Amino acid sequence: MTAAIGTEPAVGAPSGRPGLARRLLRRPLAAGALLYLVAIVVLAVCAPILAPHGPQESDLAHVLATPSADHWLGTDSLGRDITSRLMYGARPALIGVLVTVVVAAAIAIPIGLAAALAGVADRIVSPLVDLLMSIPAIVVLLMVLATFDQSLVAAMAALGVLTAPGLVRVVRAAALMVAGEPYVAAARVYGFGRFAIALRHVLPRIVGPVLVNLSLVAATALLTETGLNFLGLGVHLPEASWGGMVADASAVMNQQNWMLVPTGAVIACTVIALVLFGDGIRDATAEGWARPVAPARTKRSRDTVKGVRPARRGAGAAPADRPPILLRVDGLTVAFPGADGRPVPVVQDVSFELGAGQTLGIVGESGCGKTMTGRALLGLLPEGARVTGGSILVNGADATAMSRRERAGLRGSTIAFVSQEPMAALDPLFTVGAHIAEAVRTHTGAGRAQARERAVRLLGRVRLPDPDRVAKMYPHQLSGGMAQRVAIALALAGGPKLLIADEPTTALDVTVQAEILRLLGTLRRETGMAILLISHDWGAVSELCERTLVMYAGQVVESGPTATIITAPEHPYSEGLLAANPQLGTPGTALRVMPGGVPSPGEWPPGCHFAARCPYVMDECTAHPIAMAGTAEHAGRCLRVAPSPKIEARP
Ligand SMILES: Nc1ncnc2c1ncn2[C@@H]1O[C@H](COP(=O)(O)OP(=O)(O)OP(=O)(O)O)[C@@H](O)[C@H]1O
Repeated sequence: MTAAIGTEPAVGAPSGRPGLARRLLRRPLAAGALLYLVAIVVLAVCAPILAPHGPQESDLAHVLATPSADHWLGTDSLGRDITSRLMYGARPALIGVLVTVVVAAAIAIPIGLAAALAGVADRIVSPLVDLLMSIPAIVVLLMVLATFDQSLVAAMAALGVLTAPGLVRVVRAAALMVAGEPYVAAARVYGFGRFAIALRHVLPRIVGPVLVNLSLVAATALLTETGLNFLGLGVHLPEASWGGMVADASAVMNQQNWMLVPTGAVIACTVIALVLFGDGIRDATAEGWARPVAPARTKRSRDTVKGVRPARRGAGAAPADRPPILLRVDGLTVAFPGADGRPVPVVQDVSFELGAGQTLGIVGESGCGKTMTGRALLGLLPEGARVTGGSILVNGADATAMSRRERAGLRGSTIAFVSQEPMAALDPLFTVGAHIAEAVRTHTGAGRAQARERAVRLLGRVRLPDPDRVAKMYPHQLSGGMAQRVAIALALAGGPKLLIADEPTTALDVTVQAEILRLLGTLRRETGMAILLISHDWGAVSELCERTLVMYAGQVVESGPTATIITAPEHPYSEGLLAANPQLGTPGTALRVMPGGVPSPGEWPPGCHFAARCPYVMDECTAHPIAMAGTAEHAGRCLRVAPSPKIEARP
């Protein structure tokens, strides 16, 4: 490993994983099955060249002969060479299998994916699948043969339609599992459409189960084709077919039973080879997904960052002439349905503004609503959650009133997102370069080569040394810090105006945390994008953000310049949070711990949400909701901020 980012070593060498073919060929059974199937295909295709005799050529001097130098597998009741007829008979068998598999896959894969990734389709697809699966296949096949002049292709296509419902279920179940993977959710954050996500991120991951089932469909198709020809349906006599040869052999079993051996063996071996090949593909693809264990997480940043530095003016200070407003959030309320079905707010009446190029931090304990606020801005709330009040104006347009498509159009190109789990957000099947190039193409419509070039430039921009080499690495080969830089490069692909970074340094060790924060500051200066940093870490917020919102139990309780809040907090919660911060403590002095915990949504008191933990509480605080008070520059949700009699701290 030659690349190193600061002090962080990368996990693996960029050698890449062995390809699917190599992984498959390492499995003896699968390799043998593949070799056998290839041999059957070659013999069928090249039968006119390789067959020692014509398929209808009779040697009446040697009927029902056992193997000899002239007839390697003997002859049938008309003296026709069994070897040659097996080669020619493989042709309709393989065509039948191919038709069935292609039809089944063409129907099942898109429908199964749609059912898994779009809920509406699922409601239609599931009952339809149940209905189709209850239709007796043999009756349908006989009807098709009767209707289409015993066309084997039509019958096998009908078999494909009849087997598709079972495959739809497999595709749907496999896709549902993959759809829950963080990198699929992340792909939506980066602004990819459903079709692109299904094709690029879901389909490659379900190839294993799909191929296993297609191999079973192929085996079923082969047996069905053989069965139809055994009954004299399908291939017209005297054309060679494996089923017809079994019928011939069974008719003369009393005179000579050898004839059944080569034909039966070829059919049985082909079915077994199809199944073993499918199993091999499944195992080889599963091996391809396996990732080495991720590097152990280091201690959380809040325990280790030393010192809280006020944000550098250049890093986020508002210039005297205010920049245009990029984001205006007004009275934002987000709720989940409660047990009785009524909405329970988890974010309540959140308001703030963010100008182009400005930086804003949101701090608060776990469960205060920081992430839900960020997700509401992205338009990616979890299932069930809804914006029940307020507005989110992005460049003056109300995002809450936009269609789903318009909202998706904002993601990646106007608002980008970086999470605390960059590794989980990267699809393990793609190289870093392919990931970023895909995002570049989605947002800019650039051609492949251009997108690839820009991906490498973006990797350089996030200060990854040797970006060309990093572009060829897979996610599992990245260290935590490298993965976060890659995630930032990915977020920059659409040239966003606002980057929402949700705890971007939480999973990193202390030196890497500082590097990532510095990088975000540098990128802000270079690109002019605004940054909204969600964090529990005063160190990170003070490093990067000019202004800060302190959230408690779903509400903003204080907003103002970061340096002012840190040195002179107005809200008792900000005061308690800062006093409990190890970075601000004096060595040898016990930290002040705030008693109690954040009340759960649904248990918020009617008055001040912090009242139960507040050292200054008085009766008035619990009587009615408390509004924000103060100035536009610095405000708090506390009666101590509003004009009121001075309240002393409780002893
Ligand atoms: N899927 C969900 N269903 C119901 N409630 C939820 C769901 N997800 C989150 N919540 C609730 O929403 C509230 C706000 O959660 P949120 O994740 O925004 O908090 P947070 O301040 O970001 O905390 P953390 O720092 O732990 O991420 C919490 O009380 C949480 O229990």
